[in-house]
Amino acid sequence: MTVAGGSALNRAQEARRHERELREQLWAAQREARRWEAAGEGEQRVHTQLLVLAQRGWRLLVDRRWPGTRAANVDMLLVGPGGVFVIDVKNWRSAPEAVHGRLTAGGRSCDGEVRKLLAVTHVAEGAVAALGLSPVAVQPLMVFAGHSLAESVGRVRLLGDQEVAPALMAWRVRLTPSQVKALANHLEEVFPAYETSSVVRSSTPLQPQAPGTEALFDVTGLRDAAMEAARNGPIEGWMTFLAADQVPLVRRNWSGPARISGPAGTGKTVVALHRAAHLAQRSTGRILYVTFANNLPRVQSTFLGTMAPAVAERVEFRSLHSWARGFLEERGTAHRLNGERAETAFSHAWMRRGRPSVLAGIDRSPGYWREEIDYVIKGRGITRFEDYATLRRIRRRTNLRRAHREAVWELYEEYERIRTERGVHDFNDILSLALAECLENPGCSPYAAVIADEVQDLTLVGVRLLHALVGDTPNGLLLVGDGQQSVYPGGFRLSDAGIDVRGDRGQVLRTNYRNAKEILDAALAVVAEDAFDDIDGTRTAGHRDVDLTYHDGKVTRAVFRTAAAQDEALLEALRALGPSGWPDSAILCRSHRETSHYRDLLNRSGIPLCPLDRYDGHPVAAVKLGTYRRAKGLEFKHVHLPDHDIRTDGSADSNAPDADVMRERQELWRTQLFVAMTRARDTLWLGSVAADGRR
Ligand SMILES: Nc1ncnc2c1ncn2[C@@H]1O[C@H](COP(=O)(O)OP(=O)(O)OP(=O)(O)O)[C@@H](O)[C@H]1O
Repeated sequence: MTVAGGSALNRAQEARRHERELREQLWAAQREARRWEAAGEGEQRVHTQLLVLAQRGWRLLVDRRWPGTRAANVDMLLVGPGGVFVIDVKNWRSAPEAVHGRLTAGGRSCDGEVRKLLAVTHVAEGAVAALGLSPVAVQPLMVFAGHSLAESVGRVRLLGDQEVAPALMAWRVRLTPSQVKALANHLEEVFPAYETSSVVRSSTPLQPQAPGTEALFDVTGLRDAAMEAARNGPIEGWMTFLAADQVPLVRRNWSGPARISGPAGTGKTVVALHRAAHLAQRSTGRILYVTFANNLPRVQSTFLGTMAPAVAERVEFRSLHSWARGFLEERGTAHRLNGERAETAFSHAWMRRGRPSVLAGIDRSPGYWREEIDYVIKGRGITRFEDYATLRRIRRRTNLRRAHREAVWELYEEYERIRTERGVHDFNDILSLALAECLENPGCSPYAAVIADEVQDLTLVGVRLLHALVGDTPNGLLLVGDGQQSVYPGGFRLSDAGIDVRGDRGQVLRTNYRNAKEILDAALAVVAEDAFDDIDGTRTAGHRDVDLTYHDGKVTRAVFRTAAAQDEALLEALRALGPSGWPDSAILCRSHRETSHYRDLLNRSGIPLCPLDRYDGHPVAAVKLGTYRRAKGLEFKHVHLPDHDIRTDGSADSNAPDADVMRERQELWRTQLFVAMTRARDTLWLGSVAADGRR
């Protein structure tokens, strides 16, 4: 049955539904319009603040299109002395807050907003990387119109509209005016103008504001900030710009552990530091940066703090042993490290088992055998004679037959027995305990990534420990180093640690950015005949081809009749440099005894000195003084190596060891000299004293 008027009713219902839909669309459109109007107003206000900077050499690009997307935009890109800033302007009614490293407003999580800004920052980093700018110089900023705050969420800086300009003015100076211009021009092309911008698009100043308007900039704050910026002064170029071979390594995605090698001075540490900052920027986890030496972490931490302050606190710089001790203590694993008592335990073991054995026929002094236990047996985590009996002893020149190996093993077991009886651990034990702890509780590492610098100085157990912390996760483990600079005996291969860095994950740097040609030639001549086994298993000739970046340099060689004459000439050379040259100068010695001598000499002469043990990377108005080993990883404009040819290899010893031990010591001796010589950028002073005039 058909009801009269039924079709009219249907039509009316249809019309009502349509009306409801239209009304909803209208409300949505009105909401959207209000949101855009409000956003526009906020942007205008922040823009006005930032225009003050435009008159001081900053370039402001407003409302740009994000390449590769159709609708997304970048509110502002700002390029200035402080670097490149990717700015997202927010006009929120609720006050933004940074709570436990997350952005919230009115109790609502705003993680999505942070993620979007980080994504566009990543695009900007890629764009400026083409010009050699390190990612550390690209900073995401979220600016809140109508709110006052100065906080951080991870790498994103959160600032109120009144805080933003003073903060930018106070930012550490990184770029020169011409660099600012070049980068801004480039970004203008990469991020094209966005068609429907609601704010002023050019960097032409707006009409002056009447006094008292909310957009008026706090001039006193600006002046103070400008003075602060001037006090900070420019920092070294390499902290911001990277060479063409360095940028891709800093930003690369590796699917597992990776290794960067290359001869001395090729920028391995520079890349590693920038990569640490880059990884910290991209994750919320901690980054562990490890070396063998105790003094280097302090210096490197200062460098990172200068170049990437926003993430510096998430990069932990530690020497491997101090980190391992802290780790064991944190885990409640007891250890009783006592180097001196362990040394005494070894002396007793040597007297009982070593000296009366066949080992004395090769080398009568216990040092060589202590190294055998430290580096070859315990350093490689060997606990069974069968493994030691057939082991290829990398960088050990003596050919130990079975009887010798049995004697070494007896010595090792005696040492372990006495050490355990006395209840003490040595340095190797600390690493083994930490490794065992790590393997027992896998997956509890607090680190997003681990970087080991000067990895050739670590033992196999040390490298296994670092690997255990992050496993084979993408971008997890980075090993940086150069086998030619191994200043400790023994060695290992990465494959022994189960670490595979084949193909793309093994990268080599080849351009030396540090040494003048004369200096590098002189240093390479020392090790020219010493082919070496690198940790990736490749055998490499001592004289390597290295590309040089040109700069002037000088090598001075001087032979003196007496030690006193050498001392006088050294002081003369330092006086010639004058106080302005001292902060960039170093005296390096082979032994602590020699170091003490030069400390007294400088103290008597009134020339200020800073022991390398106390150097922390901040400029200091003094000549640096330390051993060759302490100078690892560092550099100085002027390096002085008195007595550089004094033999400490036992050749002058009446109990001279056999020829193979001698050969090994001499190689190590040359490597150490090579490392010391390659610390010099511009001048290298090589002193020596005729044999009959020595102290
Ligand atoms: N991008 C760069 N721009 C300018 N200088 C650079 C750059 N990269 C490296 N350098 C210079 O070269 C020096 C050597 O770099 P770095 O210390 O990283 O080399 P390395 O390979 O780790 O050296 P080594 O193995 O001898 O310790 C730096 O201290 C710096 O002076």
